[in-house]
Amino acid sequence: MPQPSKLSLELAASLAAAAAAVAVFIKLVRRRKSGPGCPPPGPAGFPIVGNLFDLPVNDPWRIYQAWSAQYGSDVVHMRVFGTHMLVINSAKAASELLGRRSAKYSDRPHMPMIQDTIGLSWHFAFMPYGDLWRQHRRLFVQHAHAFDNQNQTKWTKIFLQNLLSTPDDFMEHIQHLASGASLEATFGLQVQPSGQPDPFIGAAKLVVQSIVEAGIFGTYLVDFFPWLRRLPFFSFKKQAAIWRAASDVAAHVPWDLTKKAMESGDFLPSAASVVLSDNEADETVSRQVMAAMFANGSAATVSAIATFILAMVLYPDIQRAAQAEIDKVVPERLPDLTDEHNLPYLTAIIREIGRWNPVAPFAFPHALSADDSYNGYHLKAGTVVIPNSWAILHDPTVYPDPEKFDPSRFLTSDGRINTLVKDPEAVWGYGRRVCPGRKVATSEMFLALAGILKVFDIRPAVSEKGEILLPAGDYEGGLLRYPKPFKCSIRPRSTKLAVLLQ
Ligand code: HEM
Repeated sequence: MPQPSKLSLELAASLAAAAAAVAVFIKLVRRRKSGPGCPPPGPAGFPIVGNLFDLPVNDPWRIYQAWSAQYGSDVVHMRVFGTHMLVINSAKAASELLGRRSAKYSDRPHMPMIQDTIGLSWHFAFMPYGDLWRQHRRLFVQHAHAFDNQNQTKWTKIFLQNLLSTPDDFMEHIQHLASGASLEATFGLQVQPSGQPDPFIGAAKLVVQSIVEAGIFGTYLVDFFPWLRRLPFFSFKKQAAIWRAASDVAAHVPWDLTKKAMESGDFLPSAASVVLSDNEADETVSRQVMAAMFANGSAATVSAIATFILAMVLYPDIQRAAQAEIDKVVPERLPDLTDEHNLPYLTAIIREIGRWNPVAPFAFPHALSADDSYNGYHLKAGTVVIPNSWAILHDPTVYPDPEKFDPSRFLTSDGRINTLVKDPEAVWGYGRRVCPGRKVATSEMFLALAGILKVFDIRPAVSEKGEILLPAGDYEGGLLRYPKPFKCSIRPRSTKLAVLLQ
């Protein structure tokens, strides 16, 4: 065997010494100061880029939750290219910071991709906290009652009829329900029948897709370096141009059509028609608020209803228990909103859907508008605040066995809503930014779920060979999550019940 030369031994020793020096250097520069007066703990970063390489790509909510255990703090801190980021991992910290101190935590970070490149700055969900946002939100709240009982009952029936005719297209029918109800309530306009191309649904889906993909702060480097968007060769511009066109359609076309219809005297009453009749209303603000109402009305409920169908495939006993409750309370007709308080099991299912697979695991990003401190840690004005709703809703000390879909966790042993178990309010976001469409969404979900359970059985799909095909239960998306496409069988429980849909 050849002996190593003196030169190669010296070279190996020098390389080992250099590697050790680099390791010591990295350890030194990555050491974080911690303790009172410092930012909360978190992973050590590198010079200049900070924690860029720590930003998790897959299921970041799980990783941030694990960091809390690792660093022994319910809030964790990162810094990326000088931008401070705070992740809130507990209900206690969320209630203290986003709730009690909401005057400081209701701002949104500047997100150049969403606000400037895609052009969604007209949408008050992305506006900085201030008078303009307040004006938009007030107008939304004043007119959200356009999603009234008549609107929601009508669209639920259309939805159930669509399910009866082409059950395999259930995802399209859910989108059609949400967008159809929303377009009519907001603008008095009608979508095409489910399954046919529709310009409004098309635009709403693209706007929602842009929010899904670009809504988590830091997904695009341009969030840290706004000047990047001025460079011609960045690939994100091509996709952003498609989203921007959809955002323009949503922000102008339905409003202009409603205006024209009103001028001709042939229009359906809607939130927009009421605002348009008010001579005092600011036209730009009104147009933008109506567009936000339509766009958001087309978004999160779609995911929640799809999650319900997924849960019913995976948990047949829960489906049967819910059907038994409905059959007992409403034997001969479709359930309506007056039945809600008599159907605690269904109420528990709605709560559990939001908790089990929250549509918005990080809510929307908030921003801190003035210096603050928490548990002795210093928090700098301008910090991007990420509420980890997923971690809050999967806290095993509040919701034991959190990965399991189990509506009975919200019930007493005699079947009533257990007021001692925390209502999973984190589903709806926080403080002054809490979802203003919560009531609309809850009643839309109640009607859709109750109607499905009354008329249909949801079962796993069966392959040509007779094998049962259980969905994996995977999700896709970013700021908003949707179940990945899955197959199932949706069939009427009986011909007698199908007649209820005529
Ligand atoms: C299951 C359905 C829904 C869920 C889970 C949901 C959840 C949320 C969440 C988590 C936020 C962010 C709150 C925060 O920043 O802390 C939000 C904001 C918002 N939601 Fe919803 N939402 C739903 C349905 C709706 C519907 C149907 C509408 C409209 C009709 C709507 C309109 C809005 C608007 C306009 C905002 C922005 C509020 C602001 O920034 O001031 N949402 N929603």
